[in-house]
Amino acid sequence: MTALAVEGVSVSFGGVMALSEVSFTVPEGQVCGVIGPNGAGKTTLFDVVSGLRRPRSGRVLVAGADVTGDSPVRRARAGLRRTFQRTQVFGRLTVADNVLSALEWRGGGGGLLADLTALPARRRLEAARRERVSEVLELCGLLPLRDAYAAALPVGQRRLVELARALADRPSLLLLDEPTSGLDADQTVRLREVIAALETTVLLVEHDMGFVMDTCDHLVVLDLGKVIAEGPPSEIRTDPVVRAAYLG
Ligand SMILES: Nc1ncnc2c1ncn2[C@@H]1O[C@H](COP(=O)(O)OP(=O)(O)OP(=O)(O)O)[C@@H](O)[C@H]1O
Repeated sequence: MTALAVEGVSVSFGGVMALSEVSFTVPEGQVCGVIGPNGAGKTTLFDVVSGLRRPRSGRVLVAGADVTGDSPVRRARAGLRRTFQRTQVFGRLTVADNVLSALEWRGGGGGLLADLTALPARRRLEAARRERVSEVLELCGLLPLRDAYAAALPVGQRRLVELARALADRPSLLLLDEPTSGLDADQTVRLREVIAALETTVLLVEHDMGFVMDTCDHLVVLDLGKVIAEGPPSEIRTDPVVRAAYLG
C-alpha cells in the first residue's frame, strides 16, 4: 500500500517557486529521504505534507485518503507525526512524562467519575500507557534518563525525547526534520538503529549524507523546487545530475 503520495504539488512565495509540480510516492514501511541543497524546497515540502502550508496546486494523500485540505491536528489524529529542526519538548516535564503526555490526548474516557473511582478499565489503560512509555524510552536509549527534566538535557538527548514522543502513539507516517542535528556519533548510531527497527513509514530531511545513504531505502532529490532524481541511495550516489546539482 502507498503510505504517502505527493501529487503535482506547487508552492510559490511571491515570484519564488519553492515547489514546482513535485510528485513522488512512499510505500508503506519505507524510509524515504528528501535531500537537496539549501533552498531546494525540503522544509516547504514537509510543511505541505504535515498540513502547515496549503499548496497552490496538487494533492497530498496519506494511506490513499486525500488530506490536502486537512489541518495538522486532523492529520495527527490520522497517524501522522512530525519532529522539527528546533526541538519541541516540555522542559519542565521529566523525560517519561514528556512521552506519557504524547499518549494522553486520547483520554481515558469516563471523565471525573472514572478518575475518582479508578475504575479497573481506567487502571488497565494507565498501566498500558506506562508500559508503552518504558518501551519507547528503551528503544530510544532514554531509560536511564526517564526521571530527568527535559530542560536539563543537552540538545542531542532532547532530540531523542522528541523522537520518543513522536513514536509513542505508533504513528503510521513519521516525518523527521534534520533528525541528526545536535546528535553526537553514538546518538546518531542509535537513531539509525531506532529507525531501522520501526515498521512505520518514515519521510526524513537530512543534510548528513552518510546518515542518509545508510538509513534510507529510497531518496527523492530536490533542486530549486523540482524533483531532479529519485531512487535507491546506491543509484543516487552516482547519478550525474545529482552530483552536478548537489553532491559535487
Ligand atoms: N516563508 C517564506 N517566504 C518567502 N520565501 C520562502 C519562505 N519559505 C521558503 N521560502 C523560499 O522558498 C525556497 C525553498 O525554501 P525551503 O526552506 O523549503 O528550502 P530547504 O530545502 O528547506 O532549505 P534549507 O536546506 O536551507 O533548510 C527558498 O528559495 C526560500 O527562500
